[in-house]
Amino acid sequence: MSDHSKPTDTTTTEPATPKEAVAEHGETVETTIKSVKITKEQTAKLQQLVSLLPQILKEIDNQEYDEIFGWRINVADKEHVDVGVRNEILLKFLIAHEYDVQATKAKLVKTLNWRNEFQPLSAAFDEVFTKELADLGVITYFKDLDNHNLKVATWNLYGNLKSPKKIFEKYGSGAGEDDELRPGSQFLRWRIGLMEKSLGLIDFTDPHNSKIGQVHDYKGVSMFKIDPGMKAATKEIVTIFGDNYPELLSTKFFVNVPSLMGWVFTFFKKLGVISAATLKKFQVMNHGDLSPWFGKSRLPAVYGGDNEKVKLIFELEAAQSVKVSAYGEILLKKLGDKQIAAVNDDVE
Ligand code: HEM
Repeated sequence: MSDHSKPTDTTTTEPATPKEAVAEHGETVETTIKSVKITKEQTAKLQQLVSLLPQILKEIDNQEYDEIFGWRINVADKEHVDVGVRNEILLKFLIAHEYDVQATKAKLVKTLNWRNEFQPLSAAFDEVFTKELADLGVITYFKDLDNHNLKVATWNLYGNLKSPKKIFEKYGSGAGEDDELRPGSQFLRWRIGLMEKSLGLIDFTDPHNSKIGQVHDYKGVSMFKIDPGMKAATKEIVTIFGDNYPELLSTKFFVNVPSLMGWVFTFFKKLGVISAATLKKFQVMNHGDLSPWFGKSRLPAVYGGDNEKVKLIFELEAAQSVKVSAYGEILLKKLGDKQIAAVNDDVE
């Protein structure tokens, strides 16, 4: 792990030699990868990608913004770079692009630019959302669950929405014009914030906890057509996840899907923004029994469990235990200082 107590330096441009970039404390790319087994060829590709980091960082819009999922993505000799985690994150992008190094390089530039613009860490750790939005999502963390990469899961209780059309109209259409510094709708920012928070609970180097599960509970949902606002908002979210959160999903469960609403699944498939690899991770069911995956003892009865101490999934909420990473905090502070400076400029 990196030494978070050292002061940050903000210069990111000087190139490191490929050798420096791949070996720190005697570790090579190969020895740093713990989450999955990779072949010699794949290791070589990762090595190439690591050696391209100085170039990637030169190409991004803001050279001070070199963070992904709270971890500094920079060369090994920079402060706060955890080489092991950094390589695992780079590997996820590489796998998503079938080990095409140039395609991955281009994608990393895009993701770093998106993060610099969207500020997902601010959505997760600084911004406060209405109860209406907060009531739609839960993060669970079952420390002792070693199967299926489901220790961490986000639960979206979209069935709780009284009027989906309304929430997408209210929060889901267009950018947040009220606050130029925060792009995207409140719904989108809340959803991305939930995702980022959940990533704070995974360990990128742990084969059993380097991905998250996701549950969409559609209990009580009834809908005959998808209104344009909802279509636009869901398409946007699905695209953002596909582009910027690669290899992070273990399984996505769609539970309590009313039998008459199977057509919605077809609708999402036809949107054309969900990759074949992601589709394979989907489990659609017309009931809510998740005990085969999570185990009965962990779940409330509504999800097929026998944990009598818990009635609602909200009672298992683990979000409060997620803290922003040390490097994320440094970047958030910089963002806050910039915002204060911008406000001061406006006042003057
Ligand atoms: C009121 C009804 C519904 C609402 C409000 C709703 C909401 C959403 C939202 C906001 C997303 C964006 C992705 C995310 O948040 O993770 C999404 C994705 C999705 N929903 Fe629904 N949904 C509804 C009904 C359904 C039904 C009945 C199905 C049928 C299985 C369904 C299947 C899907 C699929 C397949 C995705 C794509 C997931 C992904 O790519 O990760 N939805 N939905």
